Amino acid sequence: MAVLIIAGLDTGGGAGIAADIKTVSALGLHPLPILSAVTYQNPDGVRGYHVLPPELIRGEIRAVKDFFEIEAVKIGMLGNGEAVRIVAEETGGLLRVLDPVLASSIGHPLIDLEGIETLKDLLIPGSIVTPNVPEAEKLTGMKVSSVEGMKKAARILVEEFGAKAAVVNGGHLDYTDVLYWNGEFYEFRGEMIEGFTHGTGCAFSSALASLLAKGMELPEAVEEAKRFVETAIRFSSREGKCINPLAPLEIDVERWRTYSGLKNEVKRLMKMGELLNPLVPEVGTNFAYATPQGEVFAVNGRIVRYGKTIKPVGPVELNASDHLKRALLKFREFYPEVRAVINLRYSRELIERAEKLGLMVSFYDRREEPGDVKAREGGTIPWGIETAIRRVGDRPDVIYHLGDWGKEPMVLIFGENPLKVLEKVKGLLDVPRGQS
Ligand SMILES: Cc1ncc(CO)c(N)n1
Repeated sequence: MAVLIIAGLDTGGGAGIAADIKTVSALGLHPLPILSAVTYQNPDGVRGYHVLPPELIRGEIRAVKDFFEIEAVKIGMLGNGEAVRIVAEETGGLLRVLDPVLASSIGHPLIDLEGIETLKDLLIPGSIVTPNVPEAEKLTGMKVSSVEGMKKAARILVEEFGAKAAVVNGGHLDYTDVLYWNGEFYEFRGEMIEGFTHGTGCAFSSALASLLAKGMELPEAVEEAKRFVETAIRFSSREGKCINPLAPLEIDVERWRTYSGLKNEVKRLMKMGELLNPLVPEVGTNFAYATPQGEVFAVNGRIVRYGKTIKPVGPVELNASDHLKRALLKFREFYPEVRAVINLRYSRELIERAEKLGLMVSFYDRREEPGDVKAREGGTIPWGIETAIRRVGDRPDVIYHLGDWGKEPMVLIFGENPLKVLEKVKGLLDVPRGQS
């Protein structure tokens, strides 16, 4: 699956076509890079730029259009009206995500005035546009200083300018993104994430184009693209005086796979809400998934009972479960292939059923814990996991403990990934035939 990328070169490597190529690749698609302009810049500022000759840009696009099947296009910096015109002509009929790059993240212009007018006339119509707040202001001529203002601008971009949808990125305001699509508004809340943000607009729009290329629907694709960029910022690495918003590709891919893999299985878990409800302990359930490098994602605020069903309190995030993280990391010292775990309320029937299903079950008893363990290393949980593994001398599927003063009895179900854990949970929940 291929995504066409039309963008400028950022010599600093953080934004522009480099960020786009990394993003599309990280999401598992094939990037087709079309260079529109060369900028000479570093994170301190843009020193200048040169737009490539229009016929060269046209030639680049035609060369790949004649060979590849293109599922979506991401359009970034174009620089002038001529380039905008060519790109509008050559991308008509394709699924187009347009990042209307007007200036660098610290405000240096990256397009001339005729270019801006041509964007409005020829390229915004029919595109999914992803301006940030300053870009939305410049395009619409209105002041944007709140989520309400972002909504107004998004609506103008669709209803007056003819965009297919508009996502106004709120990084400059309160980290909420606003989508206007098919007559409806959607809000995507985010939070301040420490890190460098040069190039995040580029990464967002190419992530959005990639996810749409994969067939995801619009509101969900915006949500996922936002989380992708948040992950990229969170794991950004330092390069010289700045921090690169896109961490090295291999690491990012694993983090992204882990994050989105867990998110998918949490969603599927919710479908079993009524069956699971009685198995959620007082302290809540959590579901954790570690990257191969040992960073552990889980549901922030845990999964709790909600009426007859269950719900996650917050989103999937890094380090959102201290208990499961400690259990999982200790387990992986013995069996590194095991990367996922869920905790459920203990019941004798659950354990009996696990044994009947042929799962390997072990346990630990806090009362066996030597007095010096707590002070030594990580406390009861790692000690308990190690004790349970040594007890059976094999790889357990299930480890339980009966608790003691103030600690609720708990069952931990382990597996290589969240899907395998969920399959074990399903086996445990299965109502015998004829009874339902
Ligand atoms: C080439 C290029 N595209 C986009 C941006 C926006 O950050 C930038 N700084 N440079």
